[in-house]
Amino acid sequence: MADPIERPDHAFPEAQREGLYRAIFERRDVRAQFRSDPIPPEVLARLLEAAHHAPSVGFMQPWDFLLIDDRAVRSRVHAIFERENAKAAEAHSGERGVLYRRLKLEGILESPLNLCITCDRSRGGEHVLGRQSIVEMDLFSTCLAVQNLWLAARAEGIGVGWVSILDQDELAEVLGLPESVYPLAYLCLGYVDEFLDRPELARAGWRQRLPLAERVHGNGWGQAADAPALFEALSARESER
Ligand SMILES: Cc1cc2c(cc1C)N(C[C@H](O)[C@H](O)[C@H](O)COP(=O)(O)O)c1[nH]c(=O)[nH]c(=O)c1N2
Repeated sequence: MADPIERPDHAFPEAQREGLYRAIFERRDVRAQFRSDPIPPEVLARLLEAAHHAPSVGFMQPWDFLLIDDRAVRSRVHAIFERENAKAAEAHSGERGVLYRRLKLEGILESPLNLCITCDRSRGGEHVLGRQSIVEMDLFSTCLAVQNLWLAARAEGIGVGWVSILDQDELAEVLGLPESVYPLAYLCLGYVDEFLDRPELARAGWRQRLPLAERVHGNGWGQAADAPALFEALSARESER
């Protein structure tokens, strides 16, 4: 095997790399502590542009961005959340049920802006390059747009919360979506008082981050990977966090 490259030609300078990883590790799902300050148009433009530069199957770019600041529309979406969340809560009994009901799982009315990122399943026609065998590739592409926006927002000091406790048909109706358009991500955006150092669900004792080394396999599911140096590096990184 060739020696590892010390400084790859096209790597970003260290400070820029650090910035990117910082956005990745310090991004949080935000549901509370939104400030009411509006997001300036030029900042929102940067976030949308970041989303629009996501990779997409066959360069399909199946997304659209619905900016929802109208109180009446948001109240209707919030009512959908309340109904769906009451149903979801019933799935958990005992202590788990008590904990579930304590969790804050949306910021629809408190955040200054709601944004629905949709996926037009018909964009690009019937034969989108790379989507012939796996038709869900348009949905996966749109998720990448969401993640781009989420990371860019963190770098801008803007919190984003994804609300999925919603009936998608009712949501599509409230937003007047055409038949082929799927409401993929309903997001709450705004400046925040703080970004938590750990996921809210971890802090609340709902679920913890899984040890990464246990999730790395060899040449087949459940097979040990013959990569001692990788595992050493993983455990060194894990103990740093
Ligand atoms: C597709 C999808 C859907 C949802 C979420 C995320 C994603 C990716 N998350 C946020 C989720 O709970 C959170 O990402 C994890 O708990 C990890 O926390 P951080 O995002 O690292 O803060 C989320 N959170 C919430 O409070 N209500 C929700 O309905 C949802 N729905």
